[in-house]
Amino acid sequence: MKKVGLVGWRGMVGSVLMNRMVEEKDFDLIEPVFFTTSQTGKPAPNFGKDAGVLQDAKNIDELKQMDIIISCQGGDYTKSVFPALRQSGWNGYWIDAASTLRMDDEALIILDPVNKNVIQDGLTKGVKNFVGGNCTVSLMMMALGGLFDKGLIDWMTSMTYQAASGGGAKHMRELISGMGYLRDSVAGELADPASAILDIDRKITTSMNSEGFPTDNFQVPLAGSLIPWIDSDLGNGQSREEWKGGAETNKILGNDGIVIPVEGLCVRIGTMRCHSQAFTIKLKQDVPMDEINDMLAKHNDWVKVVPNEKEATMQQLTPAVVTGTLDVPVGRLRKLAMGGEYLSAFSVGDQLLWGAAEPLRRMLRILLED
Ligand SMILES: NC(=O)C1=CN([C@@H]2O[C@H](COP(=O)(O)OP(=O)(O)OC[C@H]3O[C@@H](n4cnc5c(N)ncnc54)[C@H](OP(=O)(O)O)[C@@H]3O)[C@@H](O)[C@H]2O)C=CC1
Ligand SMILES: N[C@@H](CC(=O)OP(=O)(O)O)C(=O)O
Repeated sequence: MKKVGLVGWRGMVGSVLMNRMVEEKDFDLIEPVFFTTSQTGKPAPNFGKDAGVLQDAKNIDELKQMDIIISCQGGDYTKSVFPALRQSGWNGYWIDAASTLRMDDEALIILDPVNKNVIQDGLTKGVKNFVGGNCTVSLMMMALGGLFDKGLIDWMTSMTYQAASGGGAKHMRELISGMGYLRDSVAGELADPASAILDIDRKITTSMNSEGFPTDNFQVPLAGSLIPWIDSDLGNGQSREEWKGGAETNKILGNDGIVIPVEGLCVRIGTMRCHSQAFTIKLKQDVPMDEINDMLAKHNDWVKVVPNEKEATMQQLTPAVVTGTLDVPVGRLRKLAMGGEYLSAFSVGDQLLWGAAEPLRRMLRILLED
């Protein structure tokens, strides 16, 4: 049985990964070794298998014993440990949720329902480093895989509506605290049906911009507002999150450089853990809608084509219904007024599942089956 080191297992992404590994009985197939940066020597968690005590995640000699390491610990950890581990001569498989190594020539971005061929080719060539993609990119490709697969996309834009979870657990707490703060500031008026809505609105705006409103993590209010910038400023008008759209999509497909331009605007909104995206897609040719629906629906087991009708859209294409599931619904599909080659689409997906944990778990299974 392969020795699999698990780093970051108790964080938010790591916990989602552990849940999925239990659901899919992955622990039956491995000898798990749990690592920590803060609790060395304490009892390891038991996910149906005794794993002794927690090991020091900074100890290269301990890490070197592993056949495979999965890290959900974050980019700083990868930066500090991964180079030293490889320099020590370790030749095992490294599977990582952090973005640090994504564009590295010696790493592949993993999303096997979309790029199993690139992964298999990489394994044959001896690639050992496998990194999960950015959440919006992975969810976009799960939704539109059928069009990528058929080589139909000339270029596309993705306008995102990204959940608080993308920032981490503290950001999710801050969103809820902000919601509560706003509600509490007008509790009296809400209880009185005769109160004037513009008075409520004025009080809400004052509360949102007051000193007491929680903004430690997002820096500015999110509840009742939105933030049209995610990740760092690249200095050319583009955010790093937006840059990932083009760079990662093409790398996932195994393209050399930006063969398919993917552009857009990334926006943080007040949802918990589902990212949504509105797409404008320029097709290479005018393909009939029924063929497009068919290609999308048949691409993978998780994408669900939602009819472009009001009731179906409201029932099936929202974070409220998708959260906590592996489903990736795609809807609002129609040709735009610009012409038959211009397609609109809208998709929703859980950014902690397909956006983070699930591609790592599936990569582990590919390695175990190899
Ligand atoms: N959040 C997201 O949407 C995505 C995140 N990622 C990547 O995954 C990395 C980890 O993200 P995320 O899971 O959100 O990070 P978390 O902050 O939830 O967890 C990271 C680590 O913090 C330590 N920790 C300290 N206190 C606690 C506590 N009270 N509960 C749980 N863990 C605690 C744990 O390490 P220890 O046990 O060693 O103390 C844990 O492994 C990110 O840095 C990013 O690189 C990738 C895709 C999406
Ligand atoms: N940046 C994403 C979350 C994330 O962790 O992305 P990446 O894995 O590319 O750093 C968001 O804020 O929604």
